[in-house]
Amino acid sequence: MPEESTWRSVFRNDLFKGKVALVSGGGTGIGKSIVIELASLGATVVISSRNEEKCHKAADELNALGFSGKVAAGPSTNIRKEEDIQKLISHVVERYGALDILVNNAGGQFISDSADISKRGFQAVVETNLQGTFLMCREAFNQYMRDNGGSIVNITIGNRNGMPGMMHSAAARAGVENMTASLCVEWIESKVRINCVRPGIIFTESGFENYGPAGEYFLEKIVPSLPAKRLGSAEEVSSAVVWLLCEGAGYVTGSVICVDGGGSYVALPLVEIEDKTNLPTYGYLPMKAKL
Ligand SMILES: CCC/C=C/C(=O)SCCNC(=O)CCNC(=O)[C@H](O)C(C)(C)COP(=O)([O-])OP(=O)([O-])OC[C@H]1O[C@@H](n2cnc3c(N)ncnc32)[C@H](O)[C@@H]1OP(=O)([O-])[O-]
Ligand SMILES: NC(=O)C1=CN([C@@H]2O[C@H](COP(=O)(O)OP(=O)(O)OC[C@H]3O[C@@H](n4cnc5c(N)ncnc54)[C@H](OP(=O)(O)O)[C@@H]3O)[C@@H](O)[C@H]2O)C=CC1
Repeated sequence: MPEESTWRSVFRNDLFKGKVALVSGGGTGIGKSIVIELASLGATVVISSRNEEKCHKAADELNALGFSGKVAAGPSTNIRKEEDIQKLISHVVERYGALDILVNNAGGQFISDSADISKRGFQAVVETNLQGTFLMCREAFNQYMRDNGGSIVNITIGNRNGMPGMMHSAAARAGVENMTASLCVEWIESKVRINCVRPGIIFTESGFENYGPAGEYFLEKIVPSLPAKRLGSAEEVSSAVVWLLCEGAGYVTGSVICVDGGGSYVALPLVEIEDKTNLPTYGYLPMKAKL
């Protein structure tokens, strides 16, 4: 770990010595925190996203902080494009000779009422989050992990109660969690473990910039509804990711860890619902409380 930093992983500092990891969307936010933690624990880490320059900048910054060559930017990759993914995975396997760890962190969506989402808008979000994650898993397996084993973590979002206002993303991420359940069985003979981390609302500058003023609404309206009464940190997510990736989680596959301060168990007010009786009553006895 760089000496300048006051942050330390809770894990043993040679936990991933000699391992090669790929983190999609690793140049910013939660992904960057996962990259820092993996590199601080000895892994060589490749970062990829659509904006290659951003990934190079992040790699240079982290190497200058003390990781000295442990972090590298891969080629520009749009996970909506199958050929980009195939090239990225072969780049990692050819250049570093392995792909032991894959973290599918790249993803995103826009906030919208479902009635206003166009077909292309829906497709864009499903292609990014569900199809993109599937293709990354498939290529990592076919090009390396089938013969050598490995560990995969997919980052999803809170979807237990759906996500009114981000329906497309919650549906796609629920698909990722279900896909993970199938893959954990299909790939166990190859000694591949695959799990999900489902973050609640995590403060990342990059993530909140994406939403503009809606990000402020998140802070004002959602935080008071959260049992923890605060946002999560990127480090709280990366700790969970790293645990799932390590050998101590050797019997854990197909699981979903929620890092959400209990947020899965309350309804998040992403959309406002008018304060009136919204469904007509059916039944013999009137519900007095609602009359
Ligand atoms: C509570 C949980 C908190 C979670 C936090 C995070 O996840 S933080 C992470 C935050 N980070 C991120 O989310 C980053 C990654 N996210 C993204 O890159 C985008 O959200 C994307 C996945 C939609 C791709 O976008 P793209 O522009 O490359 O896609 P494209 O050019 O292929 O367009 C296809 C269709 O999509 C439509 N459309 C696009 N935007 C909007 C909009 N705002 N409004 C309405 N519609 C929109 C667009 O109009 C078009 O449909 P049309 O008009 O032809 O019928
Ligand atoms: N912050 C939060 O509260 C939560 C975040 N999440 C999820 O965690 C992950 C990280 O989010 P966060 O760090 O907050 O936000 P960021 O916006 O920083 O992270 C998203 C990353 O994904 C990359 N990305 C997006 N689309 C693509 C694509 N089509 N191909 C390749 N890379 C892509 C972006 O890079 P580039 O633009 O260069 O492609 C960026 O680095 C996302 O999947 C997000 O949805 C889940 C729950 C809550």
